Amino acid sequence: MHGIYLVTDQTLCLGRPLASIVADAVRAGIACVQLREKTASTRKFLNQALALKPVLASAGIPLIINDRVDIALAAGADGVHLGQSDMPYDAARRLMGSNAIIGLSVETWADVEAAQNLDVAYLGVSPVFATPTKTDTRSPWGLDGLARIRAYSRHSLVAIGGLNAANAKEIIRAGADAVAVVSAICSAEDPFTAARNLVHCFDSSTDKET
Ligand SMILES: Cc1ncc(COP(=O)(O)OP(=O)(O)O)c(N)n1
Ligand SMILES: Cc1ncsc1CCOP(=O)(O)O
Ligand SMILES: [Mg+2]
Repeated sequence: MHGIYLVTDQTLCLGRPLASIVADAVRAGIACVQLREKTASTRKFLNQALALKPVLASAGIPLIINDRVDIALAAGADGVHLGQSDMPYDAARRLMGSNAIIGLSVETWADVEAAQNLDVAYLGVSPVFATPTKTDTRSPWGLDGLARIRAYSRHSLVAIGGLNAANAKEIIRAGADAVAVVSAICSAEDPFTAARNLVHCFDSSTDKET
């Protein structure tokens, strides 16, 4: 996983349709979309996934479903993002198959160590900074925690929590392979420009390293 990773939240889209925010972000060059619907009904969640799938597939961008393996399978999504209280990795892998993208949140050092034996596509370093978007979290990792995970883990790292164009560069410098955002795009006055700024930040930071 590499680039800007949009995690959606319909409730933070300021009344705008989720599909238009995702379309803007895709046009701006983001790398991945996670459909995260914590309050929607199963049917609404599935319909959102089915609506996004062809748009993302034609842009070559993977669709990841948060929490729900059943929705991921029903929608033909590319993968699922699992937290430490969600379906265990092994069960999700059996259901989703060997080609599915499975991401896993790490909230503690024990989670990071346990993930070393799992064939996950990436670790969601969660949260890097405290954020009002998700308050039921463990202590933030901070930049030092992110750097410590980078030094130890064999996995690709997706940083999440309180990230935006102002701090994306230091996040990448600390070792993130991808920068995941909710409010920085979903709640932006102009989601296209916000996403494009994040993509530019990411591209210019990674250019400097090569
Ligand atoms: C990329 C990414 N990283 C972490 C999370 C958080 O997942 P989880 O801990 O399961 O919390 P919820 O998102 O389900 O509230 C994530 N969604 N995406
Ligand atoms: C889903 C999630 N997981 C850890 S923090 C978070 C929310 C991040 O939201 P924001 O980018 O608005 O801080
Ligand atoms: Mg979860």
